[in-house]
Amino acid sequence: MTIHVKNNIHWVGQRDWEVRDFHGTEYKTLKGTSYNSYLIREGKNVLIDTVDHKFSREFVQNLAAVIDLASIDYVVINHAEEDHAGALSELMARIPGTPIYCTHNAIDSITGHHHHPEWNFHPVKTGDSLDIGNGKQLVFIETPMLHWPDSMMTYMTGDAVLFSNDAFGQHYCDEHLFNDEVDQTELMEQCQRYYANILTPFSPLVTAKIKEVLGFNLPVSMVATSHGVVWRDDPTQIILKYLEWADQYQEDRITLFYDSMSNNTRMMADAIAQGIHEVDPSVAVKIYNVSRHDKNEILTQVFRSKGILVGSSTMNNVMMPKVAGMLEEITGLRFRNKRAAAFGSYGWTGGAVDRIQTRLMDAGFDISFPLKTKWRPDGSALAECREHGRQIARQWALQPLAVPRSNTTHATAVTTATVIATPIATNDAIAMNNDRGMLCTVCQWIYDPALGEPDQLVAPETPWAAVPESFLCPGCGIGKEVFEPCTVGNRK
Ligand SMILES: Cc1cc2nc3c(=O)[nH]c(=O)nc-3n(C[C@H](O)[C@H](O)[C@H](O)COP(=O)(O)O)c2cc1C
Repeated sequence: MTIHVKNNIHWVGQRDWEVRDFHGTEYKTLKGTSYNSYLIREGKNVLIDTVDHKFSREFVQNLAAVIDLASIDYVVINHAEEDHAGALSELMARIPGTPIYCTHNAIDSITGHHHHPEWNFHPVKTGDSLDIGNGKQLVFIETPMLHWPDSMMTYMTGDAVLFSNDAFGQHYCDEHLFNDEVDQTELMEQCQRYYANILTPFSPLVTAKIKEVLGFNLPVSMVATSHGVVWRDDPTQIILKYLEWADQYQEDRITLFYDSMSNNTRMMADAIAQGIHEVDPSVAVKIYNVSRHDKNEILTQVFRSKGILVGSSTMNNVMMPKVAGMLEEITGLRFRNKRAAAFGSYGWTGGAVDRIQTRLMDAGFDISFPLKTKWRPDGSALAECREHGRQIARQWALQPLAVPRSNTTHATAVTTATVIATPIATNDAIAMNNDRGMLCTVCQWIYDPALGEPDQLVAPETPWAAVPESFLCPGCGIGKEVFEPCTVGNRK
């Protein structure tokens, strides 16, 4: 089956109505997804991306029904993940010598998955082009870490189609291919869910890359993604949305999530939310039990919120495990410019609330005062919870964060296994210490002035300010702009 996209471009992908889990079980694809592959038939025949590995046989059979496989001149792989390049082994078994155009990094990841180093790879860099006849060219644009080191986009001149791969996509399945043909509310919900859960950590790169691409002044008539719809009606709308979402996005919204063994912490959550609503009826407030609710929906709500309240009772001196898991996810997503506070019920010594506060601080949130209640809250404890909600509402409404975090020297405490953490008590201490280490917000590599970086010819004791602007992160190859001060100084 094929769908006509534009002129000599056809969709030859695969719909997947029934998939419900992605990246293991990390991402719930409640609306299914599609794997978009495109066949261009100009002077040269070009295949852009393939489909998920589980559809390899159907994909190659369908493709062979459309075109003599031997007449495919070039294969372009924008990204090596198995949902896009998964059918390569099946395809290349039929056309082994066909040139594969991809980034230099993709040779590593394609070979790492398919184990065919003998394939005819042609590595490309940003600005490289490939003549496909009839006066048209494919121009390649590397997009490292959006969302793998190997990622790139391909732009087709003449037709002005941007094959954007994962960027601007969404896990959404519909018999229609184009954005103007589907339910707009569903579509934008899935776009936002996709951005919040997958792209948030890379927001600084999203902004920089979009500005770079816009700087080329290329006309864009369509954005042909690798999941979900092809944007043909006002295709720049999704590009502008990405710029908005990448800019420390938030709405007038507060999200509470918690876990609870016997509903005591839940009673607190309800009362706190009532207090918030009393003071500020215009703020959107939503409550989620992490044990019962779709995790990706909660993370999307966190993405949309100006602040979050995280609750857990104490169990064996620590917080409940699902709350800990959520905090780990939130740390990885590197939200910025948001407030947070912990709450929870306990029986004797407690412990969960303090741990949550620390974890929220480590995750880069601006912390407000916590609230603890002993055992099941009675009338006066519930009144205290409502008053807590009122105070939170007042503080978060009247005292917006003055300066976006990305513009301050306020560091994020890093707790990955590869670094040795040095706790820092106050923002002032962080400011004084900000030459100690610099964290790559994309791949977590740490620049430690004490060690320098011999590979990059930066001598030990070189402060970050003196590191050349041409410095590239050895972890992901991206420049100084994605580094933030961090509270650690030693790389193992
Ligand atoms: C298995 C279990 C372990 C607990 N461990 C602790 C603990 O280490 N420290 C503490 O202060 N309370 C502890 N408690 C008491 C609970 O924190 C307390 O009952 C709380 O009110 C429960 O709130 P919830 O209904 O929101 O879960 C424990 C309770 C249970 C059932």
